[in-house]
Amino acid sequence: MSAADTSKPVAQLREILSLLSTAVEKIASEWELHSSHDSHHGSREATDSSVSHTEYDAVNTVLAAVGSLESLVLEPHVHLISMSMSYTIARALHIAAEHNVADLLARAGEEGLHAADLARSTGIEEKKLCRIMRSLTSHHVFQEVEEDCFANNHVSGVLVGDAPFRAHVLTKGQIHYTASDFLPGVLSNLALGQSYDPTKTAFQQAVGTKLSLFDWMHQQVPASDPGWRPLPARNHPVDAGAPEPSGVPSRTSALSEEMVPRPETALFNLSMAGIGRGTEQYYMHDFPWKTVGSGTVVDVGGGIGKSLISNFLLHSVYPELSLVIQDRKFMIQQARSVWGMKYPSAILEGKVSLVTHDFFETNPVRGAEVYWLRYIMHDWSDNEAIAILSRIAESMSPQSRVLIADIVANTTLGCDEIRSAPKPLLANYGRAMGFAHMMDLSMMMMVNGRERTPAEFRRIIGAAGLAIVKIWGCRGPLSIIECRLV
Ligand SMILES: C[S@@+](CC[C@H](N)C(=O)[O-])C[C@H]1O[C@@H](n2cnc3c(N)ncnc32)[C@H](O)[C@@H]1O
Repeated sequence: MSAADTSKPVAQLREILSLLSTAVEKIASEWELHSSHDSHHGSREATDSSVSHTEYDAVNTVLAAVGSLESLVLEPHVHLISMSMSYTIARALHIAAEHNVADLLARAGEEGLHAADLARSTGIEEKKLCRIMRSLTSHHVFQEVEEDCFANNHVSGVLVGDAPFRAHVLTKGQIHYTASDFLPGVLSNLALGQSYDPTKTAFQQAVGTKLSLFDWMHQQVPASDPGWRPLPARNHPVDAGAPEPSGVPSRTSALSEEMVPRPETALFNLSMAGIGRGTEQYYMHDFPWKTVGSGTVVDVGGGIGKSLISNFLLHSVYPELSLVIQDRKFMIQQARSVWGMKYPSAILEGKVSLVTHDFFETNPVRGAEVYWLRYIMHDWSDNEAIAILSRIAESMSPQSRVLIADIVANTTLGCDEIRSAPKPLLANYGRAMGFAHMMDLSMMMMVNGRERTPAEFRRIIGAAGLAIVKIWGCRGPLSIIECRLV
């Protein structure tokens, strides 16, 4: 339909509705199947494949169809105005998470809490809080059980008592959110906009530092440091003469005070444990881990090792595997205290080792069965990503595999390696790709990293002397790219 074409695409509307209705029927059948199975065998376990491949595909079709329908039926100005203001909803969610509203409501039970009670607990003025809550309720987060009285629903309920998941919501509402304010200025600045250097992003502008995100996170600060607070937004990016990094200790404070990791780093680590909620279990089922046998899995840049790795151990799905978690010095120090407190036997029995390692150096573990990289490649531009893979390749044996767990992006026209959505949906399932695009832009703002298409992965993997064996599509936003030495 050209811009001047006023005829309505009736046939397209009906085609999409038909795809939607078929997908919804598939989901309903899967749910019926599960509920009869559950009544015979008890409720499904977290590690079980509770969402089947059929249901997962159908959900993507529903999202793609709903997005297409919205674009067809909404008047275009209304569509764009709504998009341009959607940041307000992200902000409302952030406020609710910051004040732990879901936990407050959980304590009140099904009857919920009146806005006046919520206002007393959160310190936010009652009528304003009520508007924040209602905006979220209209987006199906929380429910209004009586006028001005709110309770959790099946969506907000997942925030209850889950500190890692709440941390994930909070990190997105803090530095990431503020960095997005600086992106327009960075992109139109000739020097910064053309750069893929991790020290030349909107993040530096937002925080007032010359350091890359990860160097900043690895800084030690005085114990009294209250953490980052937003700087006033500037219209023009700061150039090479940037202000002194905030939060960097002065010589006097460094001499007199205990130095600790940044408060933001602890929140970031917690959030990395929460980011995979709801989908992480599928990375255990959708790759044939049994073929790894009793080998060693090296979690390269594993943070504090609370992701897939802890699932392996806690649920004992593959108890015969042993794990080496590698990261930079201060991350490993934090990992030691977490594992020492929560899973001391895993360390004592040698099932898990925590090792300081810079992944721009040759990997010290030679010939491991698996080198696992979750959310690592997307943090880096191509040159750095190739360097990281090359340093691993130097230590691999012919049996070793690199498993890259990252988003595999797709264009709206599709590509050979990824199954396209049925027409007239966008080939990449449109709205179902929403998370991938949000992550991609977030990486642009924070680290000059990127999400990659299969062709883009092939290029960097090939340049590191590796070849893709298979891209394992998983029931979640990440795929597992299996690579071996060429
Ligand atoms: C996005 S996090 C991913 C953490 C973990 N893989 C996960 O999925 O939860 C990126 C990790 O890379 C680590 N990292 C950054 N630069 C590094 C380097 N040069 N050597 C080793 N690790 C590094 C960070 O400390 C951080 O833990």
